[in-house]
Amino acid sequence: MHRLPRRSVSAILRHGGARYRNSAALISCASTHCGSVGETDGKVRWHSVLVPGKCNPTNSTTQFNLKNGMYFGNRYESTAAASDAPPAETYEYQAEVSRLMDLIVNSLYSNKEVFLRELISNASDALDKLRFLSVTQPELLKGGGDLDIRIQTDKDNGIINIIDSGIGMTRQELIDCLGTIAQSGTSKFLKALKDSKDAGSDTNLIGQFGVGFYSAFLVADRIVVSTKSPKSDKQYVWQGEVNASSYTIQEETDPEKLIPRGTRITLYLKRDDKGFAHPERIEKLVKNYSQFVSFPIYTWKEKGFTKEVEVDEDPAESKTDEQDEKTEKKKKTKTVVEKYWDWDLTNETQPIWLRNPKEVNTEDYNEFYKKTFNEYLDPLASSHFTTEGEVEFRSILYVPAVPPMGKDDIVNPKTKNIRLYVKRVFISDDFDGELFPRYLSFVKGVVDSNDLPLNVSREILQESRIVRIMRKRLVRKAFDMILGISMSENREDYEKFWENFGKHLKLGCIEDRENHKRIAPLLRFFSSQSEDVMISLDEYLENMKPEQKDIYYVASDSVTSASNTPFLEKLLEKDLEVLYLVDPIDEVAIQNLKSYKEKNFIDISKEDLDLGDKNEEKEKEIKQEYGQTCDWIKKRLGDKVASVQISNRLSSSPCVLVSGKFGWSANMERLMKAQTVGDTSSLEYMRGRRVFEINPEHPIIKNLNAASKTNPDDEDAIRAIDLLYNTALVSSGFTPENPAELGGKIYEMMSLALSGKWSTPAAEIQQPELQQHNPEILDAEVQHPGPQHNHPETVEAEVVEPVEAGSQK
Ligand SMILES: Nc1ncnc2c1ncn2[C@@H]1O[C@H](COP(=O)(O)OP(=O)(O)OP(=O)(O)O)[C@@H](O)[C@H]1O
Repeated sequence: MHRLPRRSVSAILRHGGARYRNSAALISCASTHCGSVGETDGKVRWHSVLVPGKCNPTNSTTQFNLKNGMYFGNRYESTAAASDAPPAETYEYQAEVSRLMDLIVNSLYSNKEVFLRELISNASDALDKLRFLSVTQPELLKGGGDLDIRIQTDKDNGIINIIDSGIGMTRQELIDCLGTIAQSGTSKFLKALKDSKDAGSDTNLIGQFGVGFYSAFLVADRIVVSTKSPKSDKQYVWQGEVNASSYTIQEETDPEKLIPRGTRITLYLKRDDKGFAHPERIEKLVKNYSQFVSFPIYTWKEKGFTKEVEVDEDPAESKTDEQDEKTEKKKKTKTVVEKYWDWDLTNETQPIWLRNPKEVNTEDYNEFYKKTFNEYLDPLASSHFTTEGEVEFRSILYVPAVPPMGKDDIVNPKTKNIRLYVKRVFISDDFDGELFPRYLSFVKGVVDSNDLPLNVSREILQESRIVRIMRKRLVRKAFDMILGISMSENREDYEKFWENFGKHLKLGCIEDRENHKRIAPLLRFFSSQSEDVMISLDEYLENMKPEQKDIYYVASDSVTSASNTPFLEKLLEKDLEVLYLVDPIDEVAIQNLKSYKEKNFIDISKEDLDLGDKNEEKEKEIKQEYGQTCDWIKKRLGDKVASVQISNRLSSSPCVLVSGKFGWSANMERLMKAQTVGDTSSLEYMRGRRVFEINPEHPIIKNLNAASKTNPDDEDAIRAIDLLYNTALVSSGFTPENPAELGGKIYEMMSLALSGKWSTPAAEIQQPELQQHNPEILDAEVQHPGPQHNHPETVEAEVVEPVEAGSQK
């Protein structure tokens, strides 16, 4: 039996509004074939069933129902058959679309039900667009009825109608939107799909890359889209079939099928998927997937109400008049359930951000996040707040659990992560840093303002004082939310956050001076006392020595190289903690911060390091002893170094090359070199001065000191200075200017040492005392006391012999 749904007249008037005003056919249908109009529960209802054989789906009665999106039973009949209707035109899909449909149907079938979410989301977007345009063109809303989404099903025939009263599509838009896909979207989708090994995440890709509509082919073997845009006088019908390479478009000319505005999508379900056309299933899916769509979603549903009906009295049980009077009421009626079909509001239409935060639980927030932003993981944190006073707005912000897939560019402010509403009207999600600085562009959320004009344009956004205030508050709230994660008992949460978005915050140190105080406590670094777990600056401060004035750091390319740098030696000896800046952006970020809680950041690889242990008397003494040697070395090294000085930061290395106070560190120089293309001459200028620091306690330096006094022109001593300089370059993190020359010098020294070794019994050159200092260096001073200090061989042996000594063991 072909069953025409009965509907409530009040519902028609209430929900249908202008859309149903010309509903004469319905009334005629209902009154002629389908029953009568009755009054129950104070409501007027159609309450009888379709008369079999009379309500023919092809007669005018059902055409009315088509018009209202209530067509059941038969396949959509093209109006091309009508004599004066323009014929359907056939179009080929863009090659990518065919490929994509093939992929969707054949690979993304693990969770078919997402098709409904995608179509509802498109309907909601179409309504959003209409509502937005109607702010400046109110005539667009005329005669089109309420802004809502309606879903009807015919379970017997496996048909689903999704009807919206949104912006609709013109003929050209049908071709552009449902026959092609933006290149970038497709290629990104295909790439992501290829990369995605995890079958579970496949379905989520559908929504992320704008292929939503085609997901309907997961369940339908035929789709008909009938649509009317206010931009066009005509209504068009798009028809496509699964696995076909073409689709058709024709003009709708049958007056019975015309709609005032919007889109009706009819899915003819595949044989195995007809179960989706059960109203209960649709209701469940809407509740599950589209709970937070901000337009009402009605589903067409069978309902029931109870009523008392009279029952015929059994004459055998006749009673006395007195008895009759007492029990009259009970005997004459009974309760029956009257069934009828009606639209049922299936989703929660009050936007979640307008609700009282006390009444919304974490699950609701997470669900809203996942549905709104097409995410499949819960967010790391959320914040729901209202600001009052100068500017009023409501907002829910989220910190995602993962960075966006396939987006490596951390500084791209165009993320569509913030959805701006004005008085509940969706305005835009296309911002360029107006609401959030680009370093916080990973934060997602909705913002609903009552103070902005509905027709707010980009120019207004950029210049508005209200927006500036909103931005300030949003940024502050975002930081509170991140701080909340950092204070969570579960340290892993923040570690996850830091791994994903730490770079963004460091960028904030560079770009947002105003918020340094908020960003700094959120930073994390490895340190000389915590090489496996990152620490905060507050943890560093807690660990500072009482006499320590500054926060020490060294920049390098890895924890291993940082922990082996000679700059650390004295600090480790003194048990002073040093932060390791191992991310390329770290050093610039810290330099921008300058200080934290009144403690300055000090780069331990730069000149004038003050460890708070100055002994002027001793320094004077050492300067006197080594002053001449410093001058001698400077003379040899010439412009390569700005000066040669006595070091206070070394204990086991003989020397180190430190950067000038205002110049680049070795790490920065390396990074800048890597980024410079072509002429590098400006780098020479930018890198600033370097200071060669010597360790007066070290045997090599002691020997050189002796050489400088007795035989400053000695060739081998001079060669030793060159070699020291080059090895200091390497150990201090710089790149030697001529690596081949350095290699040559080392080989030369090795061969000299080896020849020395064969002439000296190995046992004699073992010097345990020196090995304590630096097991790799043997002090020739002890082996060859007295004048041999000055002998070039002494110097050579000091540098090279350790190799041999080690191998002798
Ligand atoms: N109900 C509708 N009303 C008006 N236009 C629609 C409707 N459904 C789809 N469209 C148009 O078709 C386009 C393609 O839709 P599709 O779902 O494939 O991708 P999308 O909506 O752009 O991306 P995403 O699914 O990721 O949101 C939409 O952008 C929209 O312009």
